[in-house]
Amino acid sequence: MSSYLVSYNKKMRSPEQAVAEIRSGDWVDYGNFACAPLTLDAALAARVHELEDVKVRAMTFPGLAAVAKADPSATRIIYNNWHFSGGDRKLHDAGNCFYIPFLFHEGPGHYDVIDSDAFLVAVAPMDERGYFNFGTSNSIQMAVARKAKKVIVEVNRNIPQCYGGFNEGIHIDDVDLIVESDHKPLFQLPSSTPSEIDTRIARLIMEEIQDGSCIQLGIGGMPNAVGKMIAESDLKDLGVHTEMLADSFVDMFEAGRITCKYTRYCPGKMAYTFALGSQKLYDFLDKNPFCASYSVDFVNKPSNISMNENMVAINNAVEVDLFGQISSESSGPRHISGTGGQFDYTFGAYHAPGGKSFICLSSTTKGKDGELISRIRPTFTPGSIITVPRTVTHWVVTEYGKVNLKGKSTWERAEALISIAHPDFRDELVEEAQKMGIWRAGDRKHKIQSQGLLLKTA
Ligand SMILES: CC(=O)SCCNC(=O)CCNC(=O)[C@H](O)C(C)(C)COP(=O)(O)OP(=O)(O)OC[C@H]1O[C@@H](n2cnc3c(N)ncnc32)[C@H](O)[C@@H]1OP(=O)(O)O
Ligand SMILES: CCCC(=O)O
Repeated sequence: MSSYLVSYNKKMRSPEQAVAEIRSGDWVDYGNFACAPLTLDAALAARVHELEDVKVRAMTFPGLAAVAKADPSATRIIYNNWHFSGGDRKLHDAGNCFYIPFLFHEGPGHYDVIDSDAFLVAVAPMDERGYFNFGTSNSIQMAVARKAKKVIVEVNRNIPQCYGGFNEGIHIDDVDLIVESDHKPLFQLPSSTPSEIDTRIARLIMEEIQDGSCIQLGIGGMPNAVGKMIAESDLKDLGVHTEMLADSFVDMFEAGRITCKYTRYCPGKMAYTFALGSQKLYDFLDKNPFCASYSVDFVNKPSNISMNENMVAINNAVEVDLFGQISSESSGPRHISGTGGQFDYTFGAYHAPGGKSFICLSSTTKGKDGELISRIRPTFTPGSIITVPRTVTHWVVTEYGKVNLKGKSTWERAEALISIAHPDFRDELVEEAQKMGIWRAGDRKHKIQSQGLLLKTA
């Protein structure tokens, strides 16, 4: 028996024995995204009545965290989160999930200054050299593991072995306790069919992508639509430098669009920090030397992103105001998701030679009573969080067109953004812009036409 197996057997515990190490007052970190520690979470939740003031930090938990469900009033276990999943959003709506603001690329560095008593994480089975692979979630995990006083892994043989890059796994010498999970299949994102609006937006972005461009796609239906369209195009030699690897990257690869031949920074590899999608994606990643996962301080660092020529970043937003500020993570004070890597890629891509960053959104959404609401707003609802400041915004795209805000004055921005608003809201937006002093002064009455730019003297 190898010395690693001897050590494995010594460190092996039941889930209940492992979480008995958690004490009242502890800060407990959870593995990120699909590698959240579901077995240990359930075991910790079962201890809710004997613990006090335990603080958990998770990131995009797949489903509803058992510790939060077990303590709906958040009095004994306080559940915090770096980036909300749909389940985290529900918990936040119910009052027992708290968001932690951060720029994703700064996440690992935050552990230089914050405490962690325990790190609970789902990992792939140990390999013959004693390494547990972090699978689909490289992210901030190595920084947490280095800081935590105890590292407890739960082994799940459905987690793919994802090659690095670096910081893609942890050695048994750095692990305190090991638990065998019940080996559930990894969480899968429901597949979405692009809407007609997604497709119109995707077409506008396709005009800006060229052979050899390096692609980042954000989370949500719209970036996925662009990925699908790229797969069906005749673009060649695309590169990949992205925070999240999603199913559409597999489609693009299988269609022969991706070679990473011209990627400057991680040549010949699809570089990413976490993956979330369907089993097709997880199978694609397993022991695939064409893919390299890196910790997020590397992949999302804006100066690294900007090393790639013709970098194209495509991300989704909730609302944009007439100043060009982007709100992508809340609606008023209702927290929806997080800043994640949106700022990192919007800033980094613009600074790449030939780089472009696109913030996409449908021009309208529907309110509770089914009424149409413009997503291009004069100002945000009080409490809405700004994810990208106006100084950093580059291109904004709706189904009515795309506008580049760089170098534009306040009135030019208002004109440009109103030109891509839904036609039913344009007059109202002009009136608001006038009141706000970001419309051209004078006695002429400006009218926005429904197609193209823009101003017509009445
Ligand atoms: C991994 C990477 O993405 S890389 C870097 C990018 N990171 C980011 O862009 C982070 C910020 N962006 C995001 O989180 C997402 O892109 C979003 C939230 C903007 C859009 O994501 P989608 O999955 O397409 O959003 P979806 O339409 O499902 O809406 C999510 C929630 O927001 C709510 N929402 C969306 N738009 C609005 C709006 N204009 N007003 C009010 N609520 C809204 C929806 O109602 C939904 O809430 P629910 O689940 O309670 O019904
Ligand atoms: C925390 C990362 C998720 C995102 O950027 O959207």
